[in-house]
Amino acid sequence: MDFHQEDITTIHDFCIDVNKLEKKIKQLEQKRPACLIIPILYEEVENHPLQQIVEVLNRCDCVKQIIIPMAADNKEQYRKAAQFFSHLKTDHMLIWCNGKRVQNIIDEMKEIDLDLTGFRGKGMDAWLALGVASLNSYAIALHDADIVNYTSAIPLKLLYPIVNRDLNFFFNKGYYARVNLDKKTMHGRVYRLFVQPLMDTLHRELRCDSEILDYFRSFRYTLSGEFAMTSDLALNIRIPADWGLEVGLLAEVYRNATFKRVCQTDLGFYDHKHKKLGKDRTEGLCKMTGDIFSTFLRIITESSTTPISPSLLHSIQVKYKRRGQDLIRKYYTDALFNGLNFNRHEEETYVDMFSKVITKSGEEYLDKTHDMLLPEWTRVLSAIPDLREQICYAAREDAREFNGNVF
Ligand SMILES: O=C(O)[C@H](O)COP(=O)(O)O
Repeated sequence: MDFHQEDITTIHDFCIDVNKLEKKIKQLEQKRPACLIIPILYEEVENHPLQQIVEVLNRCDCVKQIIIPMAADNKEQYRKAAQFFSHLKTDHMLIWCNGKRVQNIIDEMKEIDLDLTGFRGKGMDAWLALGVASLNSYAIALHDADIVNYTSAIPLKLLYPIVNRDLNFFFNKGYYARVNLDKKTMHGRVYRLFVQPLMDTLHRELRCDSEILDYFRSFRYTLSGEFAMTSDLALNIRIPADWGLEVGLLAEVYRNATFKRVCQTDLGFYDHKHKKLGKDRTEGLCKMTGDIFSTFLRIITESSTTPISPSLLHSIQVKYKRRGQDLIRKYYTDALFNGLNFNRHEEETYVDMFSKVITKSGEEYLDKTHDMLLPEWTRVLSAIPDLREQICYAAREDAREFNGNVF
């Protein structure tokens, strides 16, 4: 525990009273309504974490609406998910993002040169939901569906600094210790073993050439998928559609909001479902690290004068590896002191693998800088002013046709 402050404001949990947060958010519901987005994959329906999330949200009256953008393969899956969410008491909307109705809308956008047909996955689903959420809310929070130790403190702590007029932040990002106290394990493998050593390396490599790296380094958990922002900000940012979502989103916030209006909040301990490492750039955590690396390269290209070259990539790879190994020694010390299980060899294996991903993903970037960024909603709305209403209509019609419901 400390009270250290970074370039952005850090809200520590010394003795936060979540009941007080809930009361205040409720009080401001008319003037500053809040919405919660939970992107899900069909597979997550009926898994224990999502069941617990629904139970907790049924006991917490903190948001006016919950939007669940979902990827499902067929109408049986859609129906099962809709039935599952019928237990959710708060007003909610399930958006079948890869269903026929929503896909038809996306296909039609192509005709006016807004081609989003190549975008799939969490980034795209979150983008759709952010647009819909902005219709009726002042503040929007988003979190994952696989959180195993979920409590109402998560949405409340995310929304409070945005909704409360005395604080008035535009963007709030959660941070936590990814430590499972029951199992005595330390997770957050991509953050600890890839993002942190990579940011340290880039910072040294580019020296003062990129201010944005100082900003990135002031976030205590760059990769947390838990954040909240104003609707206005949500409409004005471009987010990546791949695993670069969290990093790319921070870069967009940097461009659109001053440091004074950006904060991070302590969410305590956090655990979720863990992905496998994967055997190469195309799978598991390796795919995640590759996407994150190319997002960082794009951000450097946009914000510094340093050209991305094979020699720079080589130097980043070598220095990253050394920095990763140094950090493992620090994590080991922390783990030993706290009596956590810690497999030092396995951690070294991750760093070896991630350093290979740097080479592969760097080559891909030099070969073809593909733009995985979704457009700003404001731009899209200037071309199709009722796009958000069209998506709501599609969601309602899916509910009516496949589940006999009207949202
Ligand atoms: O935040 C991370 O580092 C990645 O999401 C992987 O997390 P995990 O090691 O906790 O599974």
